[in-house]
Amino acid sequence: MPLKVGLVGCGAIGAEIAKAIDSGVVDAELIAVCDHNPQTALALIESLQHKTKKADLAELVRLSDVVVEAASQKAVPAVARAALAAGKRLMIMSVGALADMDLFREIKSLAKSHCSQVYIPSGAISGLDALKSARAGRIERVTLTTTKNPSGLRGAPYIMENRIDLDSLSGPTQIFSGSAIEAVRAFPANVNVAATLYLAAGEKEVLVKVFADPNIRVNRHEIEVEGDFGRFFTRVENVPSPRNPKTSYLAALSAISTLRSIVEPIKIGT
Ligand SMILES: NC(=O)C1=CN([C@@H]2O[C@H](COP(=O)(O)OP(=O)(O)OC[C@H]3O[C@@H](n4cnc5c(N)ncnc54)[C@H](O)[C@@H]3O)[C@@H](O)[C@H]2O)C=CC1
Ligand SMILES: O=C([O-])CC(=O)C(=O)O
Repeated sequence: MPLKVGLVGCGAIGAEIAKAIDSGVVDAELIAVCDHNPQTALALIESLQHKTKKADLAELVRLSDVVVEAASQKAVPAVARAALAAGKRLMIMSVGALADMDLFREIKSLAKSHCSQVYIPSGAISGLDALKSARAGRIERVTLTTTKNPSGLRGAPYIMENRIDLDSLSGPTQIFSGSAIEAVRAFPANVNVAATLYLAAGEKEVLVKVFADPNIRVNRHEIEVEGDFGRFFTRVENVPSPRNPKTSYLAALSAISTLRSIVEPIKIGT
């Protein structure tokens, strides 16, 4: 029996996951989809060879083995509670929601008490393998420096609240510096990866810097970690999703890869 996947959120990431299942890249069945916007869900279903159904959250959870959240930080509490209380496995893309430590602990406890599991893909960054290994020893410092084109940052709460004029920039400009928790609130659709780093490092504070650069065409994430193991530095220059410039294509690929790892008998890497 193939793994039954229910998809919440049919945007840039959701559509790539659906396409990967539809084309057999992931050996699973897309059992149902839902989206705030019914037209978005219907358009996705229409684009697939193997038709699936549009469902509400309750029905989607009932039909699924794994519920994939690819919607928004705001969607996470309801999706996580519904999926885990029903004993279903859960993948979370809007990881920034888990910077709310009360919610994180609730999700962890629900997963444990219902013998379920929560998957948090690497998303748009590299280096989580080494960070997880480093965590077995002492980690001294974690820094994330994210640079995006203004088109990928527009509309973020931090930009609006501070009335930052992105159009006036002529070169790379630091527009934010703060903790992971502050960063995911300030840029909920840009630096979910900060929360992923924070959790992978064992709730170790992450210094997050966000740059806007009108001349950059990639979403760049640079990570520096120092600890007992030594030091590592990674840089990913991500192709932005054509559908959503805030989101990197690699984030969708990481969700697809995580789904594959659930069904593959051999697991590679930490
Ligand atoms: N972990 C990571 O590395 C990354 C995480 N993300 C996050 O993943 C999520 C999905 O990203 P994208 O596909 O690029 O976003 P998107 O904006 O292209 O698509 C999201 C879709 O979810 C729908 N939606 C929003 N709230 C919903 C709800 N409560 N219930 C049902 N549907 C809902 C929207 O109508 C939209 O169609 C976002 O929260 C984004 O910030 C994005 C990139 C990287
Ligand atoms: O896709 C990216 O470059 C990262 C991103 O938006 C996020 O972590 O929210």
